[in-house]
Amino acid sequence: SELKPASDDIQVPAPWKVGKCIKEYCNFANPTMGDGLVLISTPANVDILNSFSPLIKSNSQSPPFEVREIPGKGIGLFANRTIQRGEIVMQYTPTLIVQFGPHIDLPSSDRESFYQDAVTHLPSPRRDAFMAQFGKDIFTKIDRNAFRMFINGQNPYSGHLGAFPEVARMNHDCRPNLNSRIENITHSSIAVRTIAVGEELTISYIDGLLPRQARQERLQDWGFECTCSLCSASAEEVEASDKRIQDIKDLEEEMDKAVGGGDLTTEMGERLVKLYREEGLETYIGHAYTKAALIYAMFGVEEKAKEYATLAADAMAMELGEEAGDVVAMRQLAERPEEHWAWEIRKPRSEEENEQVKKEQEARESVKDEL
Ligand SMILES: C[S@@+](CC[C@H](N)C(=O)[O-])C[C@H]1O[C@@H](n2cnc3c(N)ncnc32)[C@H](O)[C@@H]1O
Repeated sequence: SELKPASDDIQVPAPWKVGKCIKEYCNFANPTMGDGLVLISTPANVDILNSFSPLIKSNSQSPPFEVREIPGKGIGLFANRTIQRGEIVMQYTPTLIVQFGPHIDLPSSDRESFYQDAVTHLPSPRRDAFMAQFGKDIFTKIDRNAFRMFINGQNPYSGHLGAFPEVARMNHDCRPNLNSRIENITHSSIAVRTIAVGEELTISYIDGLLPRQARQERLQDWGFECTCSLCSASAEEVEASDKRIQDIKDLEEEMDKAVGGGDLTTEMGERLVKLYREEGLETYIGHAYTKAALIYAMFGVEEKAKEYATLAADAMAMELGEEAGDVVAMRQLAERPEEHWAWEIRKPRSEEENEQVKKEQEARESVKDEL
């Protein structure tokens, strides 16, 4: 396979332009979409991107952060004012999008010249921003900085990597202060807790609900040893954190079993929320609030079910957006608990009801005896 000009049957609507192609993939450039971007993909995905416009615009004016050098970590972003929980700290459209296929499958020499053609089609400020990313060549710049995104639901052919050069300046932290989400192709970073002036803005590159050793192994794939405050804490602190993570896993397993008919208590939900808080897992706490809300609903404890459902919806909306199914379900539980599937399914019965259930049981047994 070799790089070649696009054949005449590849047509895209203006202002899209087609660059070079290789196999079924081409470079498609659009200087007016977002801040200007290039898509390295198949023509069908150009149509999907077109259906997304107008896009949420990048908010590059007076951001609440500044860029600084950090010894041993390259550059990073730091808050230049207090940032409130739930605030959208930055929002950007991608500069380059590449389908998983060409990034993974093409021979490296063809791939690099294909990528070089792609960046020549970017408006020069975007090209400069892209090239300023860490990494020795274009492949590495994409590999070490881009975000996975699906531009057509979870359809496998829609799996792409999106390069957001401004977002890529953020370092990883195992207990980050920002959550990120991609809607259509716009990337948003949202504060999951209050961030003080001077604090570094961080996201997590991996699943943080893992013990230190497992997190370090995952980050090796990213090519670095993590020096975040949790990973470089004292041995005792790391041990306490690992134990809490194990406790969370054990408790969640116990709760899942108990929901199926075992010993479920509202205290389990409270304990789970407490563990997430103590471990600083703000980015995931929506899941703990959801479990607590459901248990309270099952026992028919209205006030607590509503309170935790609201906390769950607020937390998960930061991660998934207001329209996400889990968020909608928790808003409904908070508003009309009695309509929720979980409502009172585990409510303790009154003496009278217990008496009734016992009588029915005895009646069934006597029928069995007669048979
Ligand atoms: C997406 S970039 C982040 C910005 C980067 N600091 C820069 O100068 O462009 C990822 C790279 O930053 C560094 N990095 C990010 N998080 C780190 C962490 N927690 N500990 C050590 N290095 C980190 C690693 O070199 C990693 O490969």
